[in-house]
Amino acid sequence: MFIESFKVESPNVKYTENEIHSVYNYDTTELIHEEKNGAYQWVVKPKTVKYEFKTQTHLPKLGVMLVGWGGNNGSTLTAGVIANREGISWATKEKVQQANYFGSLTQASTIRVGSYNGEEIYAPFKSLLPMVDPDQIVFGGWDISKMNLADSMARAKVLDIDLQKQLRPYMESMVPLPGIFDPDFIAANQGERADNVIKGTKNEQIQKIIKDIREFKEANKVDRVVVLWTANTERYSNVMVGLNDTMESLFASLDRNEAEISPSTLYAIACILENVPFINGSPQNTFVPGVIDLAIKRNTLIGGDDFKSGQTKMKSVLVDFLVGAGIKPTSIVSYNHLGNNDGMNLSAPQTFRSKEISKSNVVDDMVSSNAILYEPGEHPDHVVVIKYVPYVGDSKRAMDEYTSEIFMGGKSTIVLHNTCEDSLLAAPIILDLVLLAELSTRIQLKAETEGKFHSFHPVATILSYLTKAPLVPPGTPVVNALAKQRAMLENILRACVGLAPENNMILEYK
Ligand SMILES: NC(=O)c1ccc[n+]([C@@H]2O[C@H](COP(=O)([O-])OP(=O)(O)OC[C@H]3O[C@@H](n4cnc5c(N)ncnc54)[C@H](O)[C@@H]3O)[C@@H](O)[C@H]2O)c1
Ligand SMILES: O=P([O-])([O-])O[C@@H]1[C@@H](O)[C@H](O)[C@@H](O)[C@H](O)[C@@H]1O
Repeated sequence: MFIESFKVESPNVKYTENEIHSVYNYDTTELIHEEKNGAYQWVVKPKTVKYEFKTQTHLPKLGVMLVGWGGNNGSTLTAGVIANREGISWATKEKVQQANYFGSLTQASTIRVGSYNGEEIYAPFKSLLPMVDPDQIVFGGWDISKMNLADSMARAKVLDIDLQKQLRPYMESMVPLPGIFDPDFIAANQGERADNVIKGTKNEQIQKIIKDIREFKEANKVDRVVVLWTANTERYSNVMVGLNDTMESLFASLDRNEAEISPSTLYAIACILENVPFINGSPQNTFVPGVIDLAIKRNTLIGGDDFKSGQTKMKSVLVDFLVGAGIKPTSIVSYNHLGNNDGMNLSAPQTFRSKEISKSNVVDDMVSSNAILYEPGEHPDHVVVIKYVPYVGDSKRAMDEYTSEIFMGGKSTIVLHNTCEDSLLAAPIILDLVLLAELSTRIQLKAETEGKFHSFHPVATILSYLTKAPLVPPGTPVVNALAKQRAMLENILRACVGLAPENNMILEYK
């Protein structure tokens, strides 16, 4: 059964005009490694820590500024939100299609509320806590290409023509602001589209981005802005002591106009200085240590890296299933080809390397979780191949082969083939990233051992379900298994309304 919404009735939850206040007992485990009688042993102690959560329920008018707005993902997301907001339907060769938000966790998935007379009761994920209505988002952003959003949508060749025709009047007046362009960080083949760029030193470029954000906020009367990078994948920046290893060294490098500070890092610095959340949807190391240092000191949300949309999302499910079943993946080969501009940019070795890293590290936590299967330091063979084939456009063709060792020396080979418009997978994920980033800035928490309420750590691990290479605070474990990431997110939001984590025990019926 499905219910549209619910309100929790509990002595531990208080709803006021502008806030939900919850008291939550966090049950966890404390491990102690101690010596007894000359030998070390592990002591496992269940522990309960009382937390309080306070969620502001007043919803801001939200502005989303996309870096790379005119790209396939940016134009497709903008188009999709307008189509949903206006209730647009369009003719396809099969049927009349209605706009929807399929592929969005917040808009199209559900959570289990409980059981009633033996029936499972579900509600929309977005009913857990007040979230911004995506139909009300005001879009803006930057692009090194000056093409308006209607023409960008046509250039992307992602959406049906009948839909594009209906959307054109809404989008042709949307023109990206000039972007920060540095040909040293993306493929040379991107140069021809760079006709809309900000000149000046790196500090001057940062100040221009800050000015753009302020003017966008004022012109659109938005209360909050979230900035998300969906521009081209950059090569990795070199990380060096004295260049970008601390906030101070980063600022000193900017004063010297150091070439090694990338455009994406400049946008991130601008946002952090303006206390605007910044999310990196690409795989490059935008968040060099100096940027993380700055974000922590300024307590501004940063999150990333690299949308988890297709092959890698599947990998973070399949490898978790195999290892969790005691089956040993020994070889993983992920190949895909696509023909969009992202694919063209990734045809350069230095930008491909950024993507290869983010697509390869996703199995590390699952492999290291099972020492029965893997010796220390042992990993499956893991190969990532991406080829640019212009003819297929945004329709990515992915082929994966998983070979595993099974019982008594047996072998199992699983082959997957997946064809999809890459931007139709990524656009709803961008939506979730900005909505959840905005929501998390309205949540304050306090453990019983802490004196006052505080926000989540500025490095937004809460977004990890949506990224290939989750950015985590220094010293924090990286979790890639998709089910664990979703459960973490859902259970934190459940705690904010005083609900127990979904543990799937259903003891009532055992
Ligand atoms: N399924 C997916 O589509 C998917 C999944 C994961 C990650 N990504 C990443 O998302 C990003 C965007 O993907 P896409 O398919 O929209 O690519 P795209 O090439 O269509 O769009 C990127 C846009 O960014 C613009 N741009 C490049 N550098 C810029 C800069 N410095 N400032 C402002 N604009 C700039 C380009 O002109 C282009 O319009 C890529 O990095 C891609 O790797 C995409
Ligand atoms: O999300 P995913 O399918 O693992 O990875 C995708 C790659 O396979 C694709 O080649 C690239 O263009 C996309 O940006 C995305 O990163």
